Amino acid sequence: MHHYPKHIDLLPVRHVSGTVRLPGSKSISNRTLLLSALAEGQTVIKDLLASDDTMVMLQALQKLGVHWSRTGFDNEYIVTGTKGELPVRKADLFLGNAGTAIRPLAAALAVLGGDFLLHGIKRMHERPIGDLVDALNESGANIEYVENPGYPPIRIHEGHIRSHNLKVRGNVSSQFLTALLMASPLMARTQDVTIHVIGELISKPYIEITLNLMRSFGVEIEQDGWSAFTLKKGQTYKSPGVLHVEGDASSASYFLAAAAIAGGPVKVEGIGKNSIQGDVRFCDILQQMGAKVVYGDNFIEVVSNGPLKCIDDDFNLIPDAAMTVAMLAVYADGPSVLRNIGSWRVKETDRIVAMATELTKLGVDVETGDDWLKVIPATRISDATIDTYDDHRIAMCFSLACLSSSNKQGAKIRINDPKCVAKTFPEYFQAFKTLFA
Ligand SMILES: O=C(O)C1=C[C@@H](OP(=O)(O)O)[C@@H](O)[C@H](O)C1
Ligand SMILES: C=C(OP(=O)(O)O)C(=O)O
Repeated sequence: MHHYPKHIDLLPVRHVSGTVRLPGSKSISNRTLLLSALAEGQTVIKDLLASDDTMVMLQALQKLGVHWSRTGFDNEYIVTGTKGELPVRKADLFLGNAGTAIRPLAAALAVLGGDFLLHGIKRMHERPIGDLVDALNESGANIEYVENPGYPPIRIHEGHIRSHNLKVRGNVSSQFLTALLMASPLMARTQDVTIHVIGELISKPYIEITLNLMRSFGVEIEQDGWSAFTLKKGQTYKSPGVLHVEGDASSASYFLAAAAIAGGPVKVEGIGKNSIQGDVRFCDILQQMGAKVVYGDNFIEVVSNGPLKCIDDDFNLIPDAAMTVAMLAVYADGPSVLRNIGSWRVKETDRIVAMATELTKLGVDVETGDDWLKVIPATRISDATIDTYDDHRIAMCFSLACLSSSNKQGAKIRINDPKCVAKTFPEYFQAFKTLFA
C-alpha cells in the first residue's frame, strides 16, 4: 500500500511549526478490536489505527470467524460481536511483531480452547511470552511451545480453566496482565476471577488503558492496588455502540519533541487533556525540560522556550515515549539519565543497545546499564547514517536529529530502512516533513 525508499535523507532544519492530525492509538485500537469481537452487539470503531499492528489483529479476527467491515468513512470499522463465542476454533494466526495482538489473543483463545497456532516475525519469536503461558497453564489452559520454551510460536489446545485465582508476573511486560484481564470475563461465567500480580509490575499506565476500555464495554474490575484484580462473576462484554479511538500519544511525542527542540508551535490533534493514554505524561517531561505545553480537549500544543534542560528520572511509566526523551537529551544543557527502562531490551529490538549505538553516531557520549541509559551531549551533532533494526521508534526518534535548536545545529541524517514505521505510523515521514517551515 505504501511505498518506502531504501533510506530517507533529512537535511538540517532550522525551525518547525504546524499541525498534525494523529493516527489512532495502537494500544486502544487493538484492545478495542478484541473487545468488540468478544462483546454482545455491533461496535462502530472510529479512527482505528491503520498499520501493521492493527492489520494483523484484523486478519486474525477474520480467521477466527469474526465479521468486521469498513464503513466507507476513513478508518471507520464495524465489528459484529460474538458474545464470547468465536465461531472458528482452529486457526493459524500470523501476528507480525504486535505484542498487543499476540498476548491478548493468546489469553482469550487459551480460555476458549481449540487448536490455534500463534506466531509472528523472527523478532516476535525472541520476545517473551512465558509469564503469560505459565499463568494460563497453571490455571488449566493447555498451551505448548513449538520452538523455544518461553517464546512464540505457541500452540493452544483445548483446556479447561479450573482455578479462578490466577497468578502472573508483571516485571517483563504489562501486556501479560492486560491479556488476562481482557480474557477474565470469559472465565467468570459462574465464579469470581482474581488475578494476582507476583512481584513488580512495569508500565502501569497501560493497565489503566485496559481497565478503561473494559469499562466502556460494561465490565468493571475491582482493584487492590497493583497487586490483585477481581472480576465479579457474570459480567460480560456489551458493545458501547460507537467507540472513538484517540490519537496515539506515543506517536505524538515525535512532533511535540520537534517543537521543543526547534521552535514550534506544533499542535497535535486527536488527543487532549482527558486522554486515557499514559504517554501523554511525556508532556510533563517536556515541561520539566523547559518547553511550554498547552492542553485542549482534543489537541496538545508545544512551543519551545529556550535551550532544553537536562533530566534524570525514572521512565518506567512511559517506556515508549522515553525513547523520544533520549533524543531531547541530545539537545539538553547537560547529561541526562533515563532510569528503570529494562523493558527496552525485549521490545522490537534491544532498544538500550540500539539507542546507544545510534546515539553514539551523532557524536554524543552514551553510557548504559542493565536498565538505564545516560546521554552526555556534545557541542555539535554529527552527520550520521542511522540503522533502524526494524524498530519503528528508532526510525522516528532519529528523524529528530536533523532539527536545529536555538544553540545547536541539526545534522544531515540518513534513516536506513524507514519502512519499519509501518508498525504503528505508516505516514510518519510525510507528517514530519509538513512541519518544516
Ligand atoms: O499494552 C500496551 O498497549 C503496551 C504496553 C507497553 O509494553 P510493556 O508492558 O511490555 O512495557 C508498551 O511498550 C507497548 O508499546 C504497548
Ligand atoms: C513495544 C512496542 O510494541 P508492542 O505493542 O509490540 O509491544 C512499541 O510499539 O514500542
